[in-house]
Amino acid sequence: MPGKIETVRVALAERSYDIEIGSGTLAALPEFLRARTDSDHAVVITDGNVEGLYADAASDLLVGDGWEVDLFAVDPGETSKSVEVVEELWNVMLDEGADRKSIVVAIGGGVVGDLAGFAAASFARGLEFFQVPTTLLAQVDSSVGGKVGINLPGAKNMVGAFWQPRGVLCDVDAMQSLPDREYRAGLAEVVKYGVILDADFFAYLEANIEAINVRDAAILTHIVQRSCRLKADVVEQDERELTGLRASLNYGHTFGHAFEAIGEYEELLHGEAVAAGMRCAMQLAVRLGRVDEATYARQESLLSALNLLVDPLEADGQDLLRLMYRDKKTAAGKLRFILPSRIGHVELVSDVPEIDILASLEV
Ligand SMILES: NC(=O)c1ccc[n+]([C@@H]2O[C@H](COP(=O)([O-])OP(=O)(O)OC[C@H]3O[C@@H](n4cnc5c(N)ncnc54)[C@H](O)[C@@H]3O)[C@@H](O)[C@H]2O)c1
Ligand SMILES: O=C(O)C(=O)C[C@@H](O)[C@H](O)[C@H](O)COP(=O)(O)O
Ligand SMILES: [Zn+2]
Repeated sequence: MPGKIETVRVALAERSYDIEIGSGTLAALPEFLRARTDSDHAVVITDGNVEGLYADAASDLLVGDGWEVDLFAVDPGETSKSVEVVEELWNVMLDEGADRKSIVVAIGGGVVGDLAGFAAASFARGLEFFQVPTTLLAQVDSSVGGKVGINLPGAKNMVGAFWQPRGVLCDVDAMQSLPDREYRAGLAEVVKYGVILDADFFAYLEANIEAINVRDAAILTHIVQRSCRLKADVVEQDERELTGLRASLNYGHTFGHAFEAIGEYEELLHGEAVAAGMRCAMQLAVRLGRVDEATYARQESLLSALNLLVDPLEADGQDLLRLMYRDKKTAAGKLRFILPSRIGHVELVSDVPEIDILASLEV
């Protein structure tokens, strides 16, 4: 039986939607969709790991509810966020007769969500899209806010769109089957919210390490709910990252995306790269005199308690810098960094000397 369901509303005028979060919610997928669309054709996109764990059963539920369902599983992992795989999806959707009345349902982690969302945004100029995130990272971050897209070999998330889902259904029970490394990678984005927006949430994480490490369902429901609320508040005010507010969600990502790209998307998971990137960004803030050593130490200590003290990838500094210049926050050819001034508060900073950026790779 589902436990308490938390609902987070993302208020974006005609693009508004609910995120429903709880234990056992997946069983209610047909009702969740029915309440939000008139469609009866679902293109379910998943990956080879999630297919047998959750997507097959979810598709059976939909078929039982009278839906026509076409299910496609891509290879698991970041390398599926590519032009080749999205082209494959477009062709499969065409062959299966998807049209503007069809919906796309992403069941999986952030890779599936970003990829399926981009297929939904672009096929026939846009299909209704739903997210059923099954990783912690996807439940707290990637399924919310409408950034969808794919990578280019030299630049992360470089081709994409803003395409909001019509609804997001999070079942925290899915965390139980997640490999340890993937679970911890998701926690990196959770720590990010504490650092950038909410000192109380940061303290809550510090106080609940044990329960987090054993994946307690009630704690997870709260963590997912609070993370989604914090992200939704930002997205509601700056949906398309125009004012600089949404850029705060990119804390640690200028370094992190460079680590991912230099490792050809195979060395570090996104969340691991973000953890390493947050360490570098905090270090940079210390070097620039924007934050004190104690704050650096506090972030290090929480990351350590969550087994997330990830080191930056060993690579030539100039190569990393070149990759950082492809960051989407770059303005007028200049890098911009999200840097903390205290726990719970960050600023968008330009004119950072390259020498300090390079020195910050030593954490
Ligand atoms: N759009 C956004 O706003 C946004 C935000 C953050 C991250 N992202 C993107 O998200 C991606 C990372 O997402 P991710 O960390 O979820 O990775 P992922 O999608 O690769 O999933 C991680 C692994 O876990 C497996 N898996 C998924 N759910 C499972 C479950 N319940 N049990 C067992 N195995 C399961 C997957 O098959 C995969 O092997 C990156 O591409 C990143 O750029 C996007
Ligand atoms: O939603 C956002 O905005 C974020 O920045 C969230 C990030 O965690 C996420 O990794 C996002 O995909 C990065 O966006 P990008 O624009 O830097 O590619
Ligand atoms: Zn991220």
